[in-house]
Amino acid sequence: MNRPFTPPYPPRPEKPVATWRGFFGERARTSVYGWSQRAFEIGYLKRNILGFRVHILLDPNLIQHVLLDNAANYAKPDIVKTLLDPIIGRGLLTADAQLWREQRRIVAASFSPAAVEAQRGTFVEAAARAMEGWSDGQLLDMAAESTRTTMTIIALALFGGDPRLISNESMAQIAAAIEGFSEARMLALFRLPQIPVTPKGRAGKRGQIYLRKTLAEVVDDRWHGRIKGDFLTGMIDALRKQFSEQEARALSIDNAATFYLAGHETTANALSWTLFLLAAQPDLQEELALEAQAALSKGADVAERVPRLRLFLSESLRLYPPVPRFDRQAVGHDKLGEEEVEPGDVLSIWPWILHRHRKLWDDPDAFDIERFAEKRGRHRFQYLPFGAGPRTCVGAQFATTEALTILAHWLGKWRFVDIGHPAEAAGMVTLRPKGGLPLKLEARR
Ligand code: HEM
Repeated sequence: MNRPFTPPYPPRPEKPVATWRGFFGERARTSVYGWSQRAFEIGYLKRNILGFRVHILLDPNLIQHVLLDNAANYAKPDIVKTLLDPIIGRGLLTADAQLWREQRRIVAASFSPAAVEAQRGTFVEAAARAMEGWSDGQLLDMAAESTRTTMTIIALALFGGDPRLISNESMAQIAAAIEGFSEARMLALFRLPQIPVTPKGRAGKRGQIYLRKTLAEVVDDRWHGRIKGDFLTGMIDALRKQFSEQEARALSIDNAATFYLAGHETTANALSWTLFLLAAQPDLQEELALEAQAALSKGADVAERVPRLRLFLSESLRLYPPVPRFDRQAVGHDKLGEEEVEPGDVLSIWPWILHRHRKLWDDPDAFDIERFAEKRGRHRFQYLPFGAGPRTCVGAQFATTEALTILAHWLGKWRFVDIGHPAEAAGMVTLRPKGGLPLKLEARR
């Protein structure tokens, strides 16, 4: 039998890594660096970070308690709101309690299975548009291709194909805004005003301002009836019925930004990591290309006809969860096993660690396409690429169908060849391949 492929991962020192090291080097720029081996073996860790008491939950039962059983006691943390406020304000991702419930109710129908079904044509169109520019033997940054494609899809599916949201300028500004997060996080941790000092931080701020301005224009065109009939106009109408005009306009821009960003960056990263893993395992790639070709010859619902590719995607989301961590903050007192939780404490959930935990998975760092073939023996809260509980990702099914459709179309026509570029994880909020993902393309005949 062939040895399983184990992609390289950040170094894991034997001893716990001191908290202060989180402020320097790679650990300050990429959230998945600086974890000791121990973190992948125990169920719970407590840290005190500049006065923030952080409970790191690595046991699925504790996670279930926070995300589901006592979810009402756990809100989105203030520090996350401070970080994200300049971009997505109080939209669905960052709102809590009643404001969250009302917004979730408004968007729910747009992400129902039937609504996702209705978007299949959009997924196919965007996948095909990308391939129009490719040529045999070309070296291409597939991370950028993935981003352009998912950006096109979100613009077509939710914003009537608005060209302002599919431009290279938007792509560059979003990349800058995301790059600026590590500095913004430091400022928030030290409780300093969000005034960036480094060139990266300043470029990030400019990116945020550009995005907000563009999305305000996109909203205003719909607000004044100049553009009709897309997801955003539906959302604006629903918000206007529920809130004052001023509040409704602010929430419209917040949600336009939320869905534009949450709706494409994560899926782009999922595609990138999956393409990296396909290029690294050429035999498996050939098998999945045959499956894709057979599915494509049978009709439109290609995502339902690629079961092996679906397993591959699940395993890819395990090894490289595009959202490697997410957090909550306790509203009231609670108990987690033996541990007391006080109001204001932060509860940190790490798909990155959980998905590679020694106690939960066999050979956790190795890629194994068969791992998800059987559900038996897995805790519902040990695999969380889309979160879980009431705040689970509203776009999970959209993203899965989208990713499978794109991958099947691309794989059916092209072979993705590894050129030896090391795929290192980067990113503070989402997990991207550092420096992009250059691969060689070969046309399949
Ligand atoms: C592979 C792609 C995706 C991944 C890995 C992902 C991951 C996640 C995760 C982990 C959460 C929960 C965060 C938490 O509990 O704090 C979340 C929430 C959310 N996601 Fe996604 N997401 C993806 C695609 C999408 C898409 C395509 C959309 C929209 C079109 C979307 C919109 C949202 C929104 C609005 C929320 C907040 C939901 C709420 O709080 O009610 N996501 N996502």
